Amino acid sequence: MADTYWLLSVPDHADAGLREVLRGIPASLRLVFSLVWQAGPGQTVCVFVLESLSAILAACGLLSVTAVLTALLATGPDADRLTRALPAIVLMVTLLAARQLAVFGAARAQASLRPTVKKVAEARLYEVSVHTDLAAFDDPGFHDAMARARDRGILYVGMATDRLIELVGSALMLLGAAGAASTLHPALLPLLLLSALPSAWTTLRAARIMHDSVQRFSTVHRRMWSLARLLADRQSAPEIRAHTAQETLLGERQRLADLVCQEDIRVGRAEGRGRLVGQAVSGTAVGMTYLVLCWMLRSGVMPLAVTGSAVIAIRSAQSALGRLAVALSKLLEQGLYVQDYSDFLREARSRQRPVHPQKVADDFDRISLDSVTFTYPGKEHPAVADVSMTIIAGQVIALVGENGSGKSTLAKVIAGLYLADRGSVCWGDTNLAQAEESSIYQRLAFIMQAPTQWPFSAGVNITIGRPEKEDPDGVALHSAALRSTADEVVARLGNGYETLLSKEFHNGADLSGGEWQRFSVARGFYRDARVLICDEPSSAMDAKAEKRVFDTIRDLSQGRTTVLITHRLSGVRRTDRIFFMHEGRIVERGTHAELMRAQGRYFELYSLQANAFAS
Ligand SMILES: Nc1ncnc2c1ncn2[C@@H]1O[C@H](COP(=O)(O)OP(=O)(O)OP(=O)(O)O)[C@@H](O)[C@H]1O
Repeated sequence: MADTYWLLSVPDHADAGLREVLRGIPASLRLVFSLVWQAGPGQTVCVFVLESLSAILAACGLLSVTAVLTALLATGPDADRLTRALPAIVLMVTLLAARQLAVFGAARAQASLRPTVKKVAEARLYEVSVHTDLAAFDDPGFHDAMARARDRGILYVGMATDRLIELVGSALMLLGAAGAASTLHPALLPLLLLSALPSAWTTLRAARIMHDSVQRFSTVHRRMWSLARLLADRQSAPEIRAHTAQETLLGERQRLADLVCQEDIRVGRAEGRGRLVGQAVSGTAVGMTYLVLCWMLRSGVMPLAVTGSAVIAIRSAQSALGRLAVALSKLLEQGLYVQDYSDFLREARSRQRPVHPQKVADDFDRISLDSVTFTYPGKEHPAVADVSMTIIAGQVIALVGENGSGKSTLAKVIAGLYLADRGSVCWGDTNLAQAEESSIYQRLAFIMQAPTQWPFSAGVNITIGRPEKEDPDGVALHSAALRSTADEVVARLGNGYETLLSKEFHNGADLSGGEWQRFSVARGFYRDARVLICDEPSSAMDAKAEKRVFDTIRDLSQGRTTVLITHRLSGVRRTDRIFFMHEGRIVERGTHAELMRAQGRYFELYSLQANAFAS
């Protein structure tokens, strides 16, 4: 396999430097905070109040140590010193106990916040995705962005929540310790910084190394995940075996795993070297700090009790700064994925259609297309070019033509799923480009060429398009099943309409291609909409089922507009009008008799099929 052909899809931020990522951190923090707030305003306030309280109590605890030491180090008999120190000891213990309670409370609130944040982030992602314009789903860049946001972004949003709380908690602790230290003696503040900064620098340097590695390897990781998905996926399992593709896939995954492993070793070693240097510098700085403290003690600048408290304050500040640096470094790494998530939300929202107030009327009398052209994103040639046509309500029209001639695309344009780049599609007087989206889809039933196999029960597979429909005795459900011949499939299922149609779950049933198609047709019939589009509804069906479906389409045509796409030309003979497509254009139109008389492309294709049967 070629080494780098897939590296063409390096994510945008792969070229971003550390500074740019640092600049993006406030945006990530804002996003995480907004998710945290949405997940639970009460819990968020609780966490931050308790974290602040814990920092204040810790600072007070540090200051109370001086009082204890002063009493203990005073002159006089031991028993007297102990008695005098007792109130300060009680105060110190009370403060420490109260702090532990605050820490416990904050941890409890945080524990329930994190899963809720993940839930909210997931809901936001899927809400935005399902309302994105369909055309976005034809753009590989959009898929890439969605995969990054879904597979890693959500996970890291959850983790970044913890980091955000840690960051705030350790910053407050640091402030508290620094405040306590400077209250003890103003000279302690620079000493504290001197002793703590080297370890903070070491941690940030390690984060930078890790961040660079994550950036450079993000495409390799995505490639590995996509291969891992293929290796474990039910859909690809038969083909992997039948085409003996195991070695190719395993080999490619292994090659990437080796690259990742080598990189991880390199990063680990670089971090180790950095840590060694940092600890050496840090140790020297701490030594110098204690030397300065000794000098201050000896020269009488600082009493012994204050020096003791200062040592504890410096230790606390060091540990808070260390945790702050770790939280920040993790945020650097996790922020990258949070940005992926946030970028995707922004992009998906920008690809949603604008909201229009005008609704499609229920009683429109025709669908008219005027010079409609549609080109898929990234494609040079239009899939539908300069198409004009009118479909009168109550008619059944057929779109026919060779593979790739643009039938399915035109059907989706007629349905308003794709908006025309040029020209207009009107249902009655309403131009779909200016219509409220849901008012279009409420009046549409679309039997897809490759229908979705919903992992629900057989009944839900039929009613999913109109769950709100009142059908207490199941009359509509049974009628749709009967007309599509799905009833024959249901009769063979163990639990009838209650049978789960998914082999990936316990007690689930799997269906053949033709059986799935019967459910898809039943779904379209059950939806009972003003516009019915059937895109090759019977391509996998046996002849008997196909005949029943075509008859039903004809029977149901009263009061609705029906578009039928099929390669079985015997099924289009009885339609009201046939449109023959070639390279995105309508090149012939008329009734079956008219087109046969014209002896054009339709005649040629029809005769080919008819002769094949005759012979
Ligand atoms: N999602 C897509 N993104 C990019 N190009 C597409 C997409 N779907 C279809 N095309 C291209 O648009 C053209 C028309 O495809 P369309 O599916 O509309 O043809 P069709 O007439 O329905 O074909 P068939 O009879 O095989 O179903 C083809 O060249 C196809 O490759």
